[in-house]
Amino acid sequence: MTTTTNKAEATTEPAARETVLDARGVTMRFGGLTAVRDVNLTVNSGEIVGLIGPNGAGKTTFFNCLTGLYVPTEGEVRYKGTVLPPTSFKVTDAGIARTFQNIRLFHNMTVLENVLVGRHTRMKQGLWSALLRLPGFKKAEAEAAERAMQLLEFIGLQDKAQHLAKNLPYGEQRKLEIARALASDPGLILLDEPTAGMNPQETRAAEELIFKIRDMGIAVLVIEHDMRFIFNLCDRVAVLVQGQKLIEGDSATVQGDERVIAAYLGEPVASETGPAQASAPADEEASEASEAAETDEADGTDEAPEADAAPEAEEADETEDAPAEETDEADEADDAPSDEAPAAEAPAAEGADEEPSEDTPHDPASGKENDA
Ligand SMILES: Nc1ncnc2c1ncn2[C@@H]1O[C@H](COP(=O)(O)OP(=O)(O)OP(=O)(O)O)[C@@H](O)[C@H]1O
Repeated sequence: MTTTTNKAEATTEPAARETVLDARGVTMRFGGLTAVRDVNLTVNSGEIVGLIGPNGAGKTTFFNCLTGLYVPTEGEVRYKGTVLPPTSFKVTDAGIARTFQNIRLFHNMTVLENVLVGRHTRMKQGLWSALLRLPGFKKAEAEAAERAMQLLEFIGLQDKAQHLAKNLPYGEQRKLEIARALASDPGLILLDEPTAGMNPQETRAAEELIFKIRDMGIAVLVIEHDMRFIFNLCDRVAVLVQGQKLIEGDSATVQGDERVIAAYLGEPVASETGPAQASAPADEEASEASEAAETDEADGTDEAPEADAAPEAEEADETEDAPAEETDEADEADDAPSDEAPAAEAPAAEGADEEPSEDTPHDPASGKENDA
């Protein structure tokens, strides 16, 4: 194994920890379907917390509730003690950034520009300052560029700052998404399947990167189907099954839980020193889920139910499905997932020249939307 940092080497000691994220009783219903049911979850500073579960368990929906893309039907989400506003750009402003299950970059913008988009929320210059290019704006712009370059160095893409995002290999696009999320100076970052589609080496590098992010003082909540990755990375793991939290605990506790094995794992997961990874479910349902995951990664149809569920909400969706860490209006307008749910994509794709290829958090059928 190449990991040089691990859970035990966390630089933030428990004594100094504060509750960064506190989700209480979060429930999300789409019409008659309850995708998330009464989920409680906390993330403390200095922690990496994993969220796992079969396909359709409600993980992404829960993320969307945390980041203001969905307004939970019930429950409350607090960031550092304050109830989060129900809009994604305000959530980003508050200190939560995220990446998406399917990469959502501005393909025809450079790598540097993509990171600068993420920096937007921290630039407080007014319209006139920008239009007239006043000294304050120029200074802020220079600082943003400097910070963006620092982040590109952090993820190892500094030499590709001027490359178009679409020309990056897949693994680097995922890293770029993380850099863009970090550009908003979050206190908590939510990573939705950060290693999806990565080869083992890239996955190992992603693990290293996440440890480094944690060591920078940023709490991490991560969804992933790669169980070896999760159990090696996370201080705590919560398991969602059919929208409900089945169990939460350290890796050993979760791996050994009979219910988790039955519902999801199939067999105990070998640690990274062990021989196997157990994302292969044993029971039929879990097996189907696993196959679906692979298919979804390949064809990007995993969010189709969302799209189907709320066709009337697509227009609003175009304006709201900007990645939480991006928050700029341009992103919201241009956000046109290319590899996602077809019904949702079609309207967004119209005239979308900068086209983040991402899953689109669609409007719930409930109509309780935000961020429009
Ligand atoms: N906008 C929506 N409208 C209706 N149903 C939805 C919507 N979004 C999600 N769902 C449904 O909610 C359930 C949970 O979906 P979700 O995408 O959150 O699961 P997940 O655990 O993230 O799955 P995966 O691992 O495949 O990404 C699924 O049954 C899905 O079809």
